[in-house]
Amino acid sequence: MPRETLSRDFIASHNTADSLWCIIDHKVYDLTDFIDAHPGGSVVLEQVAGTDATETFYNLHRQEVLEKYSSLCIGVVENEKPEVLVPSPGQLSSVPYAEPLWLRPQFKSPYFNDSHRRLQRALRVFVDTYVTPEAQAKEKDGSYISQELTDRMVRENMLAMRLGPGKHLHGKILPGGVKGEEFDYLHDLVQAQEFVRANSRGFQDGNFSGLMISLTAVLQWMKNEKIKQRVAGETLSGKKFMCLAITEAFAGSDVAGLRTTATKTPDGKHYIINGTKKWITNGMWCDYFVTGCKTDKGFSVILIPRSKGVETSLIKTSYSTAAGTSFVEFNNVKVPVEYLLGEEHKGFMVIMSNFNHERFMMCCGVIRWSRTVVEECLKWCNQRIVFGKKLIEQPVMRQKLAKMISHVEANQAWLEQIAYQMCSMSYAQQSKLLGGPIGLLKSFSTRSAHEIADEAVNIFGGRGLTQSGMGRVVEQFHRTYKFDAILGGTEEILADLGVRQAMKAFPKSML
Ligand code: HEM
Repeated sequence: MPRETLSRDFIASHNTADSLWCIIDHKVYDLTDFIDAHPGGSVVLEQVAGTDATETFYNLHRQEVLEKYSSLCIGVVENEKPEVLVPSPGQLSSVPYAEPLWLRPQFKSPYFNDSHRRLQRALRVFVDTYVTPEAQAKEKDGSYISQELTDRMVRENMLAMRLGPGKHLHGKILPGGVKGEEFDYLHDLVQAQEFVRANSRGFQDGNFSGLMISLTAVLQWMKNEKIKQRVAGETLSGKKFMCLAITEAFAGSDVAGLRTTATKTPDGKHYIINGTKKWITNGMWCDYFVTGCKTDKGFSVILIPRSKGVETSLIKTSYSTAAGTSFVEFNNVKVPVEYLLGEEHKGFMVIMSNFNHERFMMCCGVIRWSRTVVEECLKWCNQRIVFGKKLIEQPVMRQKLAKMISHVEANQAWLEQIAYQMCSMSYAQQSKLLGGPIGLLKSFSTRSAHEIADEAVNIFGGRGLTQSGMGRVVEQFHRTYKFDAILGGTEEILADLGVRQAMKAFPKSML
């Protein structure tokens, strides 16, 4: 905290390398001992010694730099007050379009009630306080989510919450005092979008995305109640970890082309699993693999515990290894037949029933990420000075921003509408009526992400290609938005699904 009140004249006299002060946002910084450590070099600091460097500083640095180096601040300018807003944990952003409409105080929403708002407020504080600092660090060093954060989320019933609405939440109290029974798909949208604000795409998937898309299948399809309860207990308490293992080097979206085999032993008591899986998120540390296998008359889904013959190795992708993306090999792995999910040879139903929620979550995520990028661009255009004026004063920049804002607002509106419909439908109705619209929204929102990432890098220039500093969020988005375009079904497959599903209900109608 600033200690002294200093006059501008007195500050101006500290204008040499031996005593180098400057003013940033009405606060005084003593940079004398920092000159040699400054990543931007000593020359630039000497050029601003004794002056007000506010404009120059914000042209090149994020606000967080000042927070990190707050110990350099020695006082405030006499009779002046800092103006820059520094958000505290849990706060909403006051930058236009930085929050969805329903969170802006001036607007109303037909969808969100007090319970959704309580959940949002509690999660914002939780994510800002506990998730973001760890996420940022792990995204950088590529290490996996800590047991400490896992345990913290378990205590708040957050792992269970992230599976979406259902019986598994009954009797549980969720953040904001929300009862598990009242948790619906609008709550689900809220939680997905709040977690994404940690701005760490690899860690985001490392944070139990494997469990989110696989335990649901176990809860819905595992016939053996004893195994189901045990596995659910172990995984929801953060003691064991689970992932979904469908994709192979041989087949991605073409589930019918899978080559991993499950052959029954002659006594009919076990399956012997052989094959490989590729791009398995969280696979590196998982104890259970919900695995798509070829059985003699079709396709089946089997829960495979990590045991003899299961090997995982790390795949380096364009986002952080914090996601634990893995290549999995099953080499004569013996699994009791009780670990089958659903009916033998009818595994498509098991997989398909999971897809809608997974895709819905991905829409929530990529739309929220896109909004953050819009916020970054708005802030940058408002503070960056080139050719003697702010970027925002250039009409070409405003055109770009208008396009980006429109994509985000349109997608969020469609997303909320779909979430609202999901709230009043059974899972079967959702699959029948919303599988297509969710596919179209996912496909369109990643096309929007493509446009937004492209424009954002053009706005940030070289900084949009730099992993630290002003453009680091934009750089990461541009490098990683494709994960949402590929995972859970590619844009083309999902766009096609959307139209094919519409044609199924086509009336005998002519032009
Ligand atoms: C409290 C004062 C300051 C601190 C703590 C500070 C810290 C930093 C840090 C951490 C970076 C690395 C880039 C980043 O991660 O954002 C940086 C870069 C830089 N800084 Fe500073 N800085 C300060 C003041 C200034 C001032 C007053 C100027 C200009 C006169 C300046 C000019 C630069 C330049 C040119 C770079 C390289 C920027 C780039 O590559 O885009 N710094 N500074």
